[in-house]
Amino acid sequence: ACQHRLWSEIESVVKQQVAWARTGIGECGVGWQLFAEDGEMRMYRREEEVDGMAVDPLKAVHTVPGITGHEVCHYFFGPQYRYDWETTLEQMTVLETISEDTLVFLQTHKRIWPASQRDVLFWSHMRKLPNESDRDGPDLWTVVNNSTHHPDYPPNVGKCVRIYLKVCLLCQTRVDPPKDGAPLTRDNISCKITYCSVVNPGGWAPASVLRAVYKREYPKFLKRFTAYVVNQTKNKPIMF
Ligand SMILES: CCCCCc1ccc(-c2ccc(S(=O)(=O)CCO)cc2)cc1/C=C\c1ccccn1
Repeated sequence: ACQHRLWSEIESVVKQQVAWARTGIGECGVGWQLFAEDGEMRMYRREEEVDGMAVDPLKAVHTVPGITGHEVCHYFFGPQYRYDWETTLEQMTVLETISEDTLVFLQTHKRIWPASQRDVLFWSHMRKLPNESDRDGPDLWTVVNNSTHHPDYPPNVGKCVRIYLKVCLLCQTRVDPPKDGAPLTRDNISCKITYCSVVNPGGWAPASVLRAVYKREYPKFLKRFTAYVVNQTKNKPIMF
């Protein structure tokens, strides 16, 4: 897949998105506001408008015990799981399987009154990253979703308004080995998750409606998705 038409774009977008996800909220610049908090989860956004449309970048950090970064990315990337955790999903199609770690999706999301229904077409790439800060620590894992084009599915032809997004899920596993040298269990692991997204709603949607949707849906999504991964993995061997 190294010669695939998207390969160079994927390389540059993955590097850019991972660097952004690694930037602590304190160094992200001014204007970031904490808008949701739940246990270990902290969600920040910055109010930004493009052509009068709200395209507020979002950054969430969360720490979840008992799962690994590989497991989180596996369930986020896999199309076979998406209907289980993505509550606003109405229709999902894999348009292209570029490689085992790179897919092209077309998704329609449930209409959110009073805005018109949205769809989104994006490539999704999953990758293991070397742990630069701790050589013998567990690797990082990431999934990057980035809007793209497909000749058979031009935007805004049917009833849906095409949205444009860039999403990065960056996961860092933490292992606290048991004192007595006992075998590792899920009690000794946790995952630090950073979720970044920028969504351009495409056609016009009232900023107040968009901001209300994001404020309600994003915390729900991250809580539901991470609970899903905990539930799916609890009786399975740890996937590092
Ligand atoms: C007027 C409403 C406009 C917004 C509609 C909308 C746009 C985009 C998206 C969306 C959000 C996350 C992704 S992903 O992280 O790549 C995972 C794969 O599905 C892809 C799409 C959703 C939704 C609709 C609701 C909504 C908004 C946040 C969070 C959750 N739901």
